[in-house]
Amino acid sequence: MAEPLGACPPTDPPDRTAIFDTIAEALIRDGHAVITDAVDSTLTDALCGRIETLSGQDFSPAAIGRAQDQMHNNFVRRDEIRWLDMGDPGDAQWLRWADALREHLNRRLFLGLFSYEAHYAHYAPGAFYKRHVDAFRGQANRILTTVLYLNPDWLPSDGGQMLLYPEHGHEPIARIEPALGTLAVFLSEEFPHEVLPARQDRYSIAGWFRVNASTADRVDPPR
Ligand SMILES: O=C(O)CCC(=O)C(=O)O
Ligand SMILES: [Fe+2]
Repeated sequence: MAEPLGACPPTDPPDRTAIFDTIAEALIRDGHAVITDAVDSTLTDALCGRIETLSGQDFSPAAIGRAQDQMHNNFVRRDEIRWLDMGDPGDAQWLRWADALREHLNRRLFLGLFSYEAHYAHYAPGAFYKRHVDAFRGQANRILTTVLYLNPDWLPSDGGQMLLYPEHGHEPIARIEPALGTLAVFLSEEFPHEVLPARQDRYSIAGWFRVNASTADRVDPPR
């Protein structure tokens, strides 16, 4: 069941272009970026408000795998999700922000990012997501992962950190607190990651930029 979030405290409005540049530079340098206060409080307020209007029934248990290969595996992940939809004004604000980032990264890095799909995720106390990668090499689908965290007043003792690993290593290269307004962006194929068990209700929006993998006889499904 999704618990209400409470009010989100205001954060300073950052300059969006400067944030996009910081993300682009970190991606070139490291393949990943972690930005605290990546979005202004108007946007986090809208997204937190949207989550408050969603009830437990609006979320579904998350699956692993894609399309017809999807399955539920309680040992791998225990979050519940809801896909964002352009038809909702709150969801649309985040989808537009992500689209502006997509255009910026395409201009600066020539990534050819074509589309973006995103879901809210709720990790109830005790929920986790074991080490995984979001895309497999050669399948040309998910290129860049984004995770925006929506938890006011999150404490390290609340758990729920995201650990980012090097492709073949077991020592984390980043440990990310899921605090309100923090955004993680990383190359989907290259960085295994996991979500440690949360001790409070933990909310986020996970999203993926994709290239267009459609061919004449196969339309690339959006998720
Ligand atoms: O919420 C996070 O920190 C990461 C979520 C994740 O890895 C995923 O949904 O694939
Ligand atoms: Fe992931």
